Amino acid sequence: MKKIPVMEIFGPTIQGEGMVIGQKTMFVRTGGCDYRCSWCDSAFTWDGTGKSNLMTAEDIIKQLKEIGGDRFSHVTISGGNPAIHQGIGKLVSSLKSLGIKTAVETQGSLWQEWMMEVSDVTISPKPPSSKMETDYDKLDYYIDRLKDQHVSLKVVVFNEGDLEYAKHIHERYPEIPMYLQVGNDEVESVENDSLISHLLDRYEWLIDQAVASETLNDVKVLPQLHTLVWGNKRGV
Ligand SMILES: C[S@@+](CC[C@H](N)C(=O)[O-])C[C@H]1O[C@@H](n2cnc3c(N)ncnc32)[C@H](O)[C@@H]1O
Ligand SMILES: Nc1nc2[nH]cc(C(=O)O)c2c(=O)[nH]1
Ligand code: SF4
Ligand SMILES: [Mg+2]
Repeated sequence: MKKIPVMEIFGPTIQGEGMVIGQKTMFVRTGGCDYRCSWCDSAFTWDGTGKSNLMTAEDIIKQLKEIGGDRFSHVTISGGNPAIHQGIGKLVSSLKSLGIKTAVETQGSLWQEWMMEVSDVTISPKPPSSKMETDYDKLDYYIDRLKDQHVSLKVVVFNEGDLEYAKHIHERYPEIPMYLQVGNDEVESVENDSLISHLLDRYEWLIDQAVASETLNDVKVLPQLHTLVWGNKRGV
């Protein structure tokens, strides 16, 4: 059986972002990413500072049950980029056969057939502030394969350049539900009060931008809810 490098398994908690925000869920965070976003809030998954365990789908399900007991019916797979790992297909199909729904968070740069079996797919292409380049051939393919599934686009916005990018993405894929997410530019902060007040200011700025735009009419504007509740704490 193909093994998957797992950085952390935690929950139940709530999905703090995007299309199923508020959903009670477990998290499986895989190691490794083909990107290096300048502001990545999970850089420990790829910069060598974190430690992973190689696990089979069976091992992961066992640990999900050890931690979450019978208190979950939804599992979110994030990373890093989970789409690096072929072995996640077995995890998704095994969870499905147990009646447990899955979600995945990916930037849409690498395709895996198992994406088709995931209940909620969030694709988060990266704006200019990340310093990453979007491969539109790859992204077009993703959207084309997933357009009839429960899929969404989520662009993190830090500045005006990112907002222009978000508009461009929304215009290119008008049928796909579009989310704008507040960028956290203080991922190292442990001062929760000042962090939260800063992120709420950034949220207000992002709302103002969407409200003023004629392109961004059918969008949802969200903060990272988990950061407003727990700050930059890991494993929540
Ligand atoms: C850590 S990434 C892992 C999944 C995948 N690599 C991706 O980027 O979509 C999970 C989500 O967090 C978002 N994210 C990462 N760093 C962030 C930050 N500093 N502020 C806001 N969102 C961030 C990403 O855009 C993505 O939507
Ligand atoms: N509660 C909570 N919601 C999240 N949504 C996306 C997350 C991620 O890091 O991928 C995340 C996370 O780490 N925690
Ligand atoms: S793609 Fe996701 S995990 Fe990879 S560096 Fe960017 S935000 Fe971090
Ligand atoms: Mg996160």
